[in-house]
Amino acid sequence: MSQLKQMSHLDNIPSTPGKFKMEKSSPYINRLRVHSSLAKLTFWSFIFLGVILFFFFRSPSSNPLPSDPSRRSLRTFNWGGPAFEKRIRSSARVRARNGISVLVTGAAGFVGTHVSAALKRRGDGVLGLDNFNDYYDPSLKRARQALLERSGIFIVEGDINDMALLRKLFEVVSFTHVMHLAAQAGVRYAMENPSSYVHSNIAGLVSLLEVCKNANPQPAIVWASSSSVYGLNTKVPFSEKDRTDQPASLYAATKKAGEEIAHTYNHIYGLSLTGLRFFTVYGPWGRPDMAYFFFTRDILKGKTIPIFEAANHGTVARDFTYIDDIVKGCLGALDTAQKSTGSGGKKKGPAQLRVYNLGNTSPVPVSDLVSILERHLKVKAKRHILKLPRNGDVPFTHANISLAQRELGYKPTTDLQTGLKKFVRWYLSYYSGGKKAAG
Ligand SMILES: O=C(O)[C@H]1O[C@H](OP(=O)(O)OP(=O)(O)OC[C@H]2O[C@@H](n3ccc(=O)[nH]c3=O)[C@H](O)[C@@H]2O)[C@H](O)[C@@H](O)[C@@H]1O
Repeated sequence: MSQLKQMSHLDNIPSTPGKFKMEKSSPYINRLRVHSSLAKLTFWSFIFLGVILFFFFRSPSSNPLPSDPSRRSLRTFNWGGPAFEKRIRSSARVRARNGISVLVTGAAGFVGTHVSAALKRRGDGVLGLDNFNDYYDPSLKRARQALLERSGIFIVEGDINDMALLRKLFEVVSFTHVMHLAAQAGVRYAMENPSSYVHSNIAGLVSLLEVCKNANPQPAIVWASSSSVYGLNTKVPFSEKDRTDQPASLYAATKKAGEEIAHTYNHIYGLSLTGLRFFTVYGPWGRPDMAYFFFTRDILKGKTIPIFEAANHGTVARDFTYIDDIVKGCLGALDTAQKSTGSGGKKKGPAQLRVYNLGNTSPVPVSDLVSILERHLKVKAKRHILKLPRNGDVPFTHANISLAQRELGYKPTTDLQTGLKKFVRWYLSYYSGGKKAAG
């Protein structure tokens, strides 16, 4: 009823003041009334407009993130303005001759931090992007961010689903490459929070590729797939030619979907795309959700650690790969990536589409990993042997890396013994209060 009244009131407002019809009462009084209601309307319109503009400029991010239950921390990010753009430009500035300018997504993550630092050391331009979610202790991500900041790398705080932000970054810097490492990682967590995998690994990947395909020039993209795409494949070692249509976890399925999505964007838009299948990456500044990391923590605390075994007391093994080797593989992929062929959303010719295994080629049983940790920590582990749960885990992984060796010059040099020694040294230094110094 009141709405109807309001609407009828609005109907009486003249579109052109001079054409307003006056009835009954004196023309002078009527004119006064008209003028005073016009003044009121103008006044309130200005107030309304002012409020809208205030909120618009206060929060330049038009972050369109849906109210998605998969998001662990519902946050909006503030970005924009001249100071923000200046920081972006300075971080992405190329200092070496023939250097590249790279947008690294997931830069506060484990692999992202190491790759960003390595690029910067070579004189490449690096801009980071990370949403600092709380899948694991965000203070570790903040410590990695502080580390990168010291070498002049700025990490923009935002989500890969925020296309307006991505477009802004490409508007300010013509990135030659994108190193896409932002993802929802972890094999077992996918049963707890499936939608977070769809949100980051599928929707996020598509938003990023949408912005990249419209960019002019289009960047070349190198991104993190996973050894888990081999799923229930039993042929060893795993070669890129083997089947990858039997994922054992939703995590693996989203990474496999990513590889198919990459094919589509390469095919339709001429984007140069390289997927890297990482094999259980470990090392300093690593991920606390991974077994080697929380085994270390729990061995030191005297807590029992669950060690999985396969059916009939079979061994569970992983092709553990040291972070420095992975970084070399990532740089090799960036350096051999050809340019995308399209521009502004239009394909101009066929573009490069690649997938590589980045592993260590020597699987180690998980029980041996624990023995190595015991030696380095000088503490005996309390082992509890359990049957491999049916929650997405696979019994073993083993990479055939000959393709990466041939085409990327990839050659891992760190064995598990040496790599874990470096990890333990970092771990003890970082968690014994030397957080800032741990390098
Ligand atoms: O290679 C990969 O693509 C994947 O490697 C790891 O996945 P995963 O190999 O399962 O690594 P961890 O969770 O650290 O497990 C390592 C080994 O320890 C075993 N494990 C794990 C947890 C546990 O409580 N006990 C245990 O024995 C697992 O079965 C596995 O064999 C990462 O977590 C994934 O994000 C990554 O994509």
